[in-house]
Amino acid sequence: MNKLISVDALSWSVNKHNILNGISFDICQGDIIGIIGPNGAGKTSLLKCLLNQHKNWQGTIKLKNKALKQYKPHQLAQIFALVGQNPPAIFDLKVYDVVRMGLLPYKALFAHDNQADKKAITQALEKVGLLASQQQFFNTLSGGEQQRVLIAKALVQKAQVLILDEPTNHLDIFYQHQILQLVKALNITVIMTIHDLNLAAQYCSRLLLLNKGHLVSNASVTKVLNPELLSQVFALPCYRDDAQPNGVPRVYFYPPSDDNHNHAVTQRWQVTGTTK
Ligand SMILES: Nc1ncnc2c1ncn2[C@@H]1O[C@H](COP(=O)(O)OP(=O)(O)OP(=O)(O)O)[C@@H](O)[C@H]1O
Repeated sequence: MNKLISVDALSWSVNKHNILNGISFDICQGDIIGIIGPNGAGKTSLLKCLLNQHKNWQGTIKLKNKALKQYKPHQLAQIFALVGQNPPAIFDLKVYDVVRMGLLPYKALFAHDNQADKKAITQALEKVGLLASQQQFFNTLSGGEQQRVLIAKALVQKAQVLILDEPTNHLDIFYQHQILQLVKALNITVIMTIHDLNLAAQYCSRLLLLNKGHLVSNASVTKVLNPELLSQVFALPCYRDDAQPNGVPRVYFYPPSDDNHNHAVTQRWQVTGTTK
């Protein structure tokens, strides 16, 4: 498979506080990468470095064999599409107009749409099942529908890499699967942060496990969902069931006895400064 992104010894710190520490990994075209780990592990910070939104990171990030820092913002916008944690508050735009914003890396804001543009918008709306809602105001849609509109915008953007920060945030189980099925069916490279390890296992081709700013594991779902490793990282007893009908392992976490729990909470507090 073609190597699309190559990250070598990536570090990022704020006020001498190391947030990402010497992270290295490669992403190939077509990978669906799940970035997992506890709160504060550095998942979103890693995405922001990949998008070059943090400027002062150290190390090397190469995109298609060219240093990330050599890309101009509009060039990055033609490669990456970001669907953030919470859909933006867009009050006065209709669904069609939000999807149309995907054309902006290619044309001026008030330029007229040609037939090809209109077709691209219509096809993207069709793909996410929202063609009938194109004249509805974006802010009147449900959370799941808003996520689907933003994915349609990414399709119009002809993004080669779709970056999703907690795409299943606030969604019920039906929409969680619907969004991830949709993302998988796009057949493009996907990098997402995700807290639900079992959803990640179902939809990702590879997982990156972060803890305290370190890349603890970068491997297949079966290898990364190692109960001993997960117990250490999440400070909770973890069990794994491999006898699932879909063949994907499932992990479970259980509350420990009070003493262990207090110890684990203290450990997380000491390391991250938070128990969130
Ligand atoms: N701009 C910033 N300035 C200072 N500290 C920051 C900044 N961005 C992130 N951090 C800190 O870096 C650490 C990692 O944050 P990040 O948001 O990357 O974690 P995360 O793994 O995405 O967490 P969560 O699961 O809670 O979303 C946290 O301690 C956070 O407070």
